Amino acid sequence: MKTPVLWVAACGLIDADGRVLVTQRPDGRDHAGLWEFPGGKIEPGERPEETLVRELYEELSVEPCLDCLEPLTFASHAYPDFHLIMPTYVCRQWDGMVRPREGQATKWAWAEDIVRLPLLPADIPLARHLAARLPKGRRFLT
Ligand SMILES: Nc1nc2c([nH]c(=O)n2[C@H]2C[C@H](O)[C@@H](COP(=O)(O)OP(=O)(O)OP(=O)(O)O)O2)c(=O)[nH]1
Repeated sequence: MKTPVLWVAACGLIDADGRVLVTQRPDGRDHAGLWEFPGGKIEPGERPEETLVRELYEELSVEPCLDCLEPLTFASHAYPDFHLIMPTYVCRQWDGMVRPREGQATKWAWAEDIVRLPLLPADIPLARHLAARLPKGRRFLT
């Protein structure tokens, strides 16, 4: 039997210092304890950008405008039960303050740090890709 394909959208929110927001999957969900980028499943009829506007508000209370979502790359990863395709964006402008609404831990991570976190397997190449876009060594300047 073929493995189903799961479409998910994810986003690296990048702050003014050049750090990216990562969130930790809470207890009770698959991959609990691992870190990921905010986002979620693309619902039928939804564009990935619309998914992100919906999910970022539901998860974190922030509202990116559609035009602020810049496509970065995508993940294509075989999990045991499904194949994940995950268009991934970056966003540097949004309305509201990050307030986690689902009990998840969050962290603003420097480029050097995101690649060292225990990430969801599909996110490991994404983190490298994203880190290449962030300023290096900034944490040593402050
Ligand atoms: N949101 C998100 N999901 C990811 C990432 N990397 C990765 O492998 N996934 C996987 C984990 C899940 O199996 C799936 C997305 O599920 P989800 O649980 O975040 O989606 P959702 O918010 O729509 O979930 P649900 O509660 O409605 O089931 O994609 C990532 O960086 N962000």
